[in-house]
Amino acid sequence: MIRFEHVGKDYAGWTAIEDLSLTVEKGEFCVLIGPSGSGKTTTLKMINRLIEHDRGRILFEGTEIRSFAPEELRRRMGYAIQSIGLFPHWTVEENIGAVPKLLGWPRGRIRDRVTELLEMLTLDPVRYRARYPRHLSGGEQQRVGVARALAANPSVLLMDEPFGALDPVTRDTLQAEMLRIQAASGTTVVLVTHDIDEAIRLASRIVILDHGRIVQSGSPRDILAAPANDFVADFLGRSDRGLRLLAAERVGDRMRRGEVATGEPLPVDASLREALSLFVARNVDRLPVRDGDGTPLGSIHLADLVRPPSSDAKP
Ligand SMILES: Nc1ncnc2c1ncn2[C@@H]1O[C@H](COP(=O)(O)OP(=O)(O)OP(=O)(O)O)[C@@H](O)[C@H]1O
Repeated sequence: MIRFEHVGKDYAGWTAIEDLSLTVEKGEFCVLIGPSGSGKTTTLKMINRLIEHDRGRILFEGTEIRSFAPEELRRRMGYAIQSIGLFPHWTVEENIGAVPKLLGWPRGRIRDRVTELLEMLTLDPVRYRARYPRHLSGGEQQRVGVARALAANPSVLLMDEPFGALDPVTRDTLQAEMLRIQAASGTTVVLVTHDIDEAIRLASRIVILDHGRIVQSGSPRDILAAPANDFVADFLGRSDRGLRLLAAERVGDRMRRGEVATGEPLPVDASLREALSLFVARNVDRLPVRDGDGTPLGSIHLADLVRPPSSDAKP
């Protein structure tokens, strides 16, 4: 879907990105993470030509991105940023409908899509569609920014700290919503964050950058289980690495299918970290597991958290 081949970028003779090669497959949720100044935003913005690369090639669906007009690339790639960038003199509806309008969608279809997106992002369409950005809280503006990026069903979504300014509860809700939207739509996402826990929760693949180079790339679990070097181990937080490994796995990966246990059940898609928290909070060593409809599926034992995953225990 997106392929970087030996890409380089200099700012005034200083190399910000050095020989970066990376392939983001269709449907992947790729999270770029690294210290401040490591080149995350530059890498992201090179994809939609907000920043032009100096060396190497970047391909979008097999075609060099320089063959596309920048406007065409930006219409096909949703883009959401922390500072939001909503048009201040346009209503919420006009902001969200900007790209569909450019694409010539009929007015009724745009209206329906705006309603659908506002509902998806838990903003009441009746209350919000005619408001101007200055009449929204920061978190509401961020949600409208995400809705705008999703509006025309882009095949690629580029996101630069889109949940950065949100309180933890709203951030948690939006992260869950993002995962749901991405799983349902198969959109390819490239997201920049500073937050390692956000990366572990969202990514199918984490790419760790340092000084404009990729230091490690892999699934959250693989990176946490085997950091490539001391820099990565420090970055993952040495003392929290075990807890983060638990956060990277689902209860469904470890549960004992069909076994009965008593108590308030745990959802099958909860993380093992959430399970650990419940074991401790309830002072128990086994918990029942249910699916999204509440149907009992089995149980999980405290000891299962340190058992290697078995191949036949998928939900
Ligand atoms: N327009 C520019 N002119 C000169 N230097 C730049 C420019 N844009 C970025 N840089 C430099 O390039 C490096 C990479 O910047 P970039 O914004 O990609 O990093 P980042 O990893 O996204 O950082 P942060 O996490 O702080 O947002 C930084 O050292 C930055 O100062």
